[in-house]
Amino acid sequence: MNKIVSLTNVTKSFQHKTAVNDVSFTIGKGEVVAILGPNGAGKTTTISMILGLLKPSAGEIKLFNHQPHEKQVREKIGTMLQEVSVMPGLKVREILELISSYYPNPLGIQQLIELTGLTNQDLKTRAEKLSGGQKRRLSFALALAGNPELIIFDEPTVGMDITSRNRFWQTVHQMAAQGKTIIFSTHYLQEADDAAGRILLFKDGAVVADGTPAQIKSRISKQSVSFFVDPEMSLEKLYLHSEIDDIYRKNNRVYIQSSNTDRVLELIFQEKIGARDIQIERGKLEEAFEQLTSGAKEAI
Ligand SMILES: Nc1ncnc2c1ncn2[C@@H]1O[C@H](COP(=O)(O)OP(=O)(O)OP(=O)(O)O)[C@@H](O)[C@H]1O
Repeated sequence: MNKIVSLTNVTKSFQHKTAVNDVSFTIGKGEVVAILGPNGAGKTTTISMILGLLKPSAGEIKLFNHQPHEKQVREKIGTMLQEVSVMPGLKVREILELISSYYPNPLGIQQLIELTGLTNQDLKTRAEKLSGGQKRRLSFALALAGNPELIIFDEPTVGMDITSRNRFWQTVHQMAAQGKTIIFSTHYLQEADDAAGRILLFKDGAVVADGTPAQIKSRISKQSVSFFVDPEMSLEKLYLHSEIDDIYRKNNRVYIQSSNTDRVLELIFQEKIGARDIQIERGKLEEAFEQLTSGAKEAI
């Protein structure tokens, strides 16, 4: 794998708080990765360390096999952070030209307009007169100005309306198709599922799951096989199988919880318990995610 980002045993402690605790992962070229987690999970702290804005208390971060703050690395990175700060007094075109001039291989202004939804009219506007949405588009254009290989967004869609959001993700996918590596943080499972090829699920400063959206979803939502069975039938032999997490009866049906429902079906037939009207159900994903991220520890 062509490694673009690697974190090895990275910890960040503030005076009384360990915000990120012994985190390790590697991101390869062309990946679109969501850092997903609730408030305070350590997403912004991790992103700030990747960008070289915060120094880890322990562990090592490498970007393109170099330290994050080195100039040759900075030239390859574009970023849009939560706080949008623009330079007052300058017009949008002047800001874009200024920032583009710092990079060896910048995109043209016209390309930035097409990618971000800024308009020719916006280019003539002074930064302090921009609306919130226009500021966000400018900030997006600044992230892309240097034609970066690695693009990092911290909660990029907060405050965006649906049209801007759709346009934003469309551009991100266009960038990914060109082989750019993209990392973004989000609170929303749905957003991570829609936009990312890989999710790093953060909780309490640690990565609690790392996989494709499908893998993460199947891990956090419980699946069950349910069926009718003769009330006299003993289900004890099913308990002997480690793939089965729980068995309970509700409204005359038996429910078997497991992350491997295919195996449960095999066992039901193998043990000849006479199951009728078999159904497979998947728990509500958003509920499972809420439960996971609101402090209940049992889901993962
Ligand atoms: N400069 C700081 N000093 C002290 N504690 C901090 C500092 N920055 C972050 N923290 C704490 O570290 C933890 C992780 O914060 P962080 O901002 O990384 O989380 P987050 O996942 O980005 O949350 P959010 O979604 O709310 O932005 C939080 O408990 C936060 O209060």
